[in-house]
Amino acid sequence: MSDDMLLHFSSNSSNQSDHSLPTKIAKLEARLVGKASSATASQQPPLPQQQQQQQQQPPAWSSLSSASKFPSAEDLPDASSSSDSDDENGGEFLIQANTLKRQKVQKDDNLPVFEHVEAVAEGRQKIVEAMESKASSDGNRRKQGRGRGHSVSSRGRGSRANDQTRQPISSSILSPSNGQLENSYHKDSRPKEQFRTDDRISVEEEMTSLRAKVAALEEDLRKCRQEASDYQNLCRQLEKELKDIKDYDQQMKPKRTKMIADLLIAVSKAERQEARMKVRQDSLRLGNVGVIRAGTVISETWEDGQALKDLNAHLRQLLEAKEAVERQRKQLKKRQSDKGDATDAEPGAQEEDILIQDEIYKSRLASIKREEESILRERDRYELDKGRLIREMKRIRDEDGSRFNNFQILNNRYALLNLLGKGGFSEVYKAYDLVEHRYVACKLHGLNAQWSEEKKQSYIRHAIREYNIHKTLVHHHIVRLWDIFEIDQNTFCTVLEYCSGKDLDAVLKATPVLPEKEARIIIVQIFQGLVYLNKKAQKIIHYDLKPGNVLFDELGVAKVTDFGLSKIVEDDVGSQGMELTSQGAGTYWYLPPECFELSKTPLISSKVDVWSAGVLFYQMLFGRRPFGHDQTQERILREDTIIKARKVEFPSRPTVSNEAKDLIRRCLTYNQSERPDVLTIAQDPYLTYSKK
Ligand SMILES: Nc1ncnc2c1ncn2[C@@H]1O[C@H](COP(=O)(O)OP(=O)(O)OP(=O)(O)O)[C@@H](O)[C@H]1O
Repeated sequence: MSDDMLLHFSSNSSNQSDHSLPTKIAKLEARLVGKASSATASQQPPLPQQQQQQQQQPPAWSSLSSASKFPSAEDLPDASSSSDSDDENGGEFLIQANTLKRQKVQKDDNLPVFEHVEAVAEGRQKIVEAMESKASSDGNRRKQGRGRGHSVSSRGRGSRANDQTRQPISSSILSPSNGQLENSYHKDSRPKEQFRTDDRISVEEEMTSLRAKVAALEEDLRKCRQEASDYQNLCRQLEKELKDIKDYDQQMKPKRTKMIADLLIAVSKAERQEARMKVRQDSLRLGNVGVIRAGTVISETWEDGQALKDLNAHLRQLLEAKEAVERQRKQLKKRQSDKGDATDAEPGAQEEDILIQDEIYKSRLASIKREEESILRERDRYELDKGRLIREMKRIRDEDGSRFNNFQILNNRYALLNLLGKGGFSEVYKAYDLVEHRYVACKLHGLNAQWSEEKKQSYIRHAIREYNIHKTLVHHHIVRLWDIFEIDQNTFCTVLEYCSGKDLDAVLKATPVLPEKEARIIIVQIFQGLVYLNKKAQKIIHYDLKPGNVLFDELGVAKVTDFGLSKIVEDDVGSQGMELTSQGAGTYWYLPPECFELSKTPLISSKVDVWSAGVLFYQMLFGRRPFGHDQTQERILREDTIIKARKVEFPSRPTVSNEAKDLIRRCLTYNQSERPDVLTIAQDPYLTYSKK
């Protein structure tokens, strides 16, 4: 590892000449194999074999990447042959210097040995003196450099400084171009020694620094390894902790689920108690269900509460007061006419008295009328409260009689809470999904045990069909269907999105007339749901749009539900629509005339839903249905009420915009072929909110 790092370091250290290195290498290699530039070659005498061998030795740069990273001082090439000057000439010079050195050696061979030694010693002495003073100033400079935070060993600056120091000397001694080389070499070989010393010092310094760096890096590496191992340990520890937590979580899951269920049950029990207490309190004020017996027949009857009795007593009092005032007024009028016949002394004064008295009676009558109106409004409110109380009483009674009222957890998942209501063949419970952690509505479909097996199977088929249609519907204005499962042989459950608001039926029972703005936004949402149903690959006719099938979530968003009667429009259906196979089903106030066609099997389309939506909108605006409002289902059928519903009439009050009336007229177009379908009517400007 440290070798690699050293390699990395040495290669970094020569970064300065990286860009010229390949060129240098190429040139050096060319020269080594005898392809030196002709100019240089022509100046060179042929090399003896020993020199050639020396030239074939690896060049200085190769030591940077060779296996031997720390050459010993003896191994180091001499200054002239190891020049690492950055420029190209330096590269050429490297070879030339070698060549020349060898020429000198050859020449020196001819001198007597002692002369040569003396000359060399003398020359050396001179150069050593010169170099000593230079080296000391260099050393100072280096120290200063170090003091400034520069790395001496760095091949970047440190080596460049060395090169700069070295180059003038070596080139002045060695350069063949100045013609002094031979002389200086002969005269004095001391500079060469000095160079060696100087280089050795520099290289040693560099090596010391490198060793220090290597040591520091190795220390860093050791620390990193230590840290890595610490992290690995920590990781293992955290993994173990995570596993423990997961195991614990798994262990605790049933306990936690039970705890949530217990809390929900406790809240629901409190809600049940509260609901019953409220019913008892309201009963005192609003009335109660009594039992009357007629022979063996026991039937229930409504007994009005104190509030209505008080209101009625108040009304009676007002009536009596009104009658009394009117009597007095009659007498006054009689006196007035009697006085008119008599000849009195002050007729003007008496006449004024009578007029004032009459004004007093009139004012009293007006105030009695106002009070009467207020009491009548209170009586209407009473009727609404009474209706709500009766529904709540029924709900409580259904809840008490339900076999699912003891907070079961169905399918290991749905904690049943309180009963929301009961339909024809189903009970709907508010429930909590212990897996998804959200409230849901569980619709429990009970098959009547008395039914034949065939009827049961037909009911189940019907429910599965409804489920298959409903489960594919994902839209903001359609109640989601989440799940279906069997509870026992005679019961199964569908799980629906829970809508905590009232349904539209309850809303209209509490406030039969809605302001047009509110009614409009509700019908717009219903149409958005219908448009979705008609843009699917397989269009769907809801067929049972009525106030009870429009629910509101906690934010007041309207959602269409109950796809029990819905029809999938087959691809091959003609423009007139598909055959209605379930004639007689549905709620007659909301169905169009074609559904009552008896002479032939009716063809139906999304226009059925357009009609129903028109009836709904009318009812929200005017507080009553447009056709057969006061009639029972049976009477509507018997009297052909809807078949005769050719034209819609609007009451004079409340005031409703012409745009709203036009939309209703379009929806309630008698002739099916002229009535717009869902996608067409949805383009009506009244149903869009975008600014034009
Ligand atoms: N998803 C739901 N969220 C909240 N309440 C619901 C949900 N579905 C139904 N309910 C309520 O449960 C009650 C019974 O619903 P259900 O659909 O069974 O009754 P219905 O429509 O009156 O009967 P039927 O289906 O026989 O026509 C209603 O008061 C309804 O508002």
